[in-house]
Amino acid sequence: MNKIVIQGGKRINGEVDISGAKNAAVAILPAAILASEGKCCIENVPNIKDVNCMLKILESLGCEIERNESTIIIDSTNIKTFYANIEEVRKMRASYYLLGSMLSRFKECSVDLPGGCAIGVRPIDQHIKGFEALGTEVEISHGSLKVKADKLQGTNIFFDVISVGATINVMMSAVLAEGTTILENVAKEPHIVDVANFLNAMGADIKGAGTDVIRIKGVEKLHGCTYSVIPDQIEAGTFMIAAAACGDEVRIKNVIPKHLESISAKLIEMGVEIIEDDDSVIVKSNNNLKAVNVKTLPYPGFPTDIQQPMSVLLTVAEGRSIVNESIWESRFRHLDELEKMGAKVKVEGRIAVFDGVNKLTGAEVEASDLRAGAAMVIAGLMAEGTTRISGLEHLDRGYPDIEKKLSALGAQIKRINVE
Ligand SMILES: CC(=O)N[C@H]1[C@@H](OP(=O)(O)OP(=O)(O)OC[C@H]2O[C@@H](n3ccc(=O)[nH]c3=O)[C@H](O)[C@@H]2O)O[C@H](CO)[C@@H](O)[C@@H]1O
Ligand SMILES: C=C(OP(=O)(O)O)C(=O)O
Repeated sequence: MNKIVIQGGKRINGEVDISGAKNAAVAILPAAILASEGKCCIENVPNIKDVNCMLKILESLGCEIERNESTIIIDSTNIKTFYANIEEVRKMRASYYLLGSMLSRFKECSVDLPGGCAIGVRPIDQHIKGFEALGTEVEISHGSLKVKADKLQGTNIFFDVISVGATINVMMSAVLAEGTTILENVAKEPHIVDVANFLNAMGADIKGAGTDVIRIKGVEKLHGCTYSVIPDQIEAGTFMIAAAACGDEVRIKNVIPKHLESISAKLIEMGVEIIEDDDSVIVKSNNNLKAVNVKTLPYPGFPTDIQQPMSVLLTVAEGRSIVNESIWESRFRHLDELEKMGAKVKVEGRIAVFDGVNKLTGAEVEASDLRAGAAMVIAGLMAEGTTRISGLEHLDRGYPDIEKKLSALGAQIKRINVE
């Protein structure tokens, strides 16, 4: 088993480069299945476990893949099976995107039900509602979801809840449908726009991504293209919070500052100075953090995926802070671990109340999910003494080279193997 060991209390300074976005890359890679001719050359793909899983799944379907650092070339012309049922499918959330892309291209597929972070019930009824509205028969049996359509017919779909996954999946399944599909009450996250831009670069006709309504005119076929994944909003936010926690001045490079606005605004409210450039943000902390309230919301609101890292800052902010997690019902498992480090927190349902303490102290903690892992790392950086973090299989799903990036900023962090 591997653990991260952090000697806390060191200041971090300097510059860090943000990688491509996990949640965009894990949708764009399966979207490459839609190219019936030509190869997709996808740049700025992060080197994380979820990407490696997705590439294994695509290879198991018959895609030919070349990888050169952060560039991945996918040739989907000779896909040999529509059945995605290797264990990697069940290890990640985004394997559900294989449904939309294979349904779209082949009108048939079977995909094992996805895994992903255990942060609450994660239904996919809105994905299914969208597929059915386009004329698909959907059946769940033996842990797999099978979809089949004679033809896909464009239609109007109003989603009951705002869902990132359903928006992307149904958008993908409609790009080759006959006629026009109008999706209403859709998610507006930056990765929705990124996937739409990728599909348009492949020859799709999608308008309105990033607004509440997406219009998709079906086209006959899609082709390969070259495309670069957007920077990771959540990785960037995580480094901004680490800098606010224990940095003097940190420049976070290769970001889209617009995507970070809700995070920047909250940090400014806490007393942190944020300077925006074209493609970087500088975070300057005066180590005098004020309590704030946070409510997670769909974009452009405060991202749920940043709630756990952010809550670490609240443990030491002066006064009482309240977090309302409105997206997931059990995304507070990291708080038990923070209590071991001296945090004062009370949880009632989706609300967590923090009374700021002077300092955290290092402890033996476990990451229960991906962003809990990021939260533990930030807590370890801030804490007095040594913190040892297990559960790295979660952290590795979404943070490329996290120890290397933090070490370069001056943190004392290393990964060790313990039997
Ligand atoms: C791979 C990926 O991109 N994962 C992200 C994606 O997850 P994911 O796509 O699973 O999250 P959704 O946006 O779909 O879920 C948002 C809310 O809608 C509900 N819901 C969702 C689908 C559905 O069919 N029915 C339904 O009721 C969920 O229970 C949840 O309360 O968006 C989440 C919300 O920003 C993020 O936390 C995840 O990091
Ligand atoms: C919850 C997350 O991921 P997933 O949906 O892939 O489990 C996340 O990225 O924070």
